[in-house]
Amino acid sequence: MVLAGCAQRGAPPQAAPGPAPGAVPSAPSAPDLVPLASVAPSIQQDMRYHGARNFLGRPVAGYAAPNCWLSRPAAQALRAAQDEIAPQGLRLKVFDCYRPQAAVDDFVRWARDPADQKTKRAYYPRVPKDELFQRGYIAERSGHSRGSTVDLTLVVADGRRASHVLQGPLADGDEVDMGTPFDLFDERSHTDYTNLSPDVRHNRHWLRALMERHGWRNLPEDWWHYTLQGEPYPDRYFDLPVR
Ligand SMILES: C[C@@H](N)C(=O)N[C@H](C)C(=O)O
Ligand SMILES: [Zn+2]
Repeated sequence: MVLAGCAQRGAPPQAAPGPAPGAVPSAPSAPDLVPLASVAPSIQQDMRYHGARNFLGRPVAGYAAPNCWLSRPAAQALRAAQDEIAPQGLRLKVFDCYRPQAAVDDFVRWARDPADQKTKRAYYPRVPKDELFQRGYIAERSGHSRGSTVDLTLVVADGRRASHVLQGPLADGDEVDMGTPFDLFDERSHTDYTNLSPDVRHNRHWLRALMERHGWRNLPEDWWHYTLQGEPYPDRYFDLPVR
């Protein structure tokens, strides 16, 4: 597993050998996660939990580097989506990928501290902090920790070409208008929320259709959150740091 030990960005994954027939059961093997940059270098990475531009307002535990790691099939499925949209003047941008359990535990500790409300206005203006988990905006057992879930949006590479498939302002280099920022924990971020402009609804549904064509399933509470169907580690929650 590439995240363990002396993993380097772009290093090939180290698949652990399977047990010999009749062998005594041993600890579960490490996951085969790969750096997205080695599979799909044109996908932008803005790894929010490595820095302070996130709902905790500080770096999150477990993110030692600002890198996206995913299971190999997830990285390849994302690459396929990127390859489809490149001729349309669009790029994917990921905000989070594999998330160690230590980071999830950091989210839980943060949510249990009512004194810390410094990011409320920007990230959860209408939801009490202690309800973010029960309302489905954050998970105590997150698909991200299984290595095949991503948070992402679309970025305009060429507004003229992008205008054939998307709607609203499409300035080169900008994120496509999805109606809310990433990680706004609010009803307005529900993918199918109806009280949004037709442009935003079109863009969200276009992103979802794109992702579904490449095997991803959206979380209805978060327009940006997608999990690969048929993910390779459906029952495992990993806790190796992001390097
Ligand atoms: C925290 C947010 N970006 C997210 O990923 N939420 C889902 C529900 C999760 O934590 O798995
Ligand atoms: Zn997510």
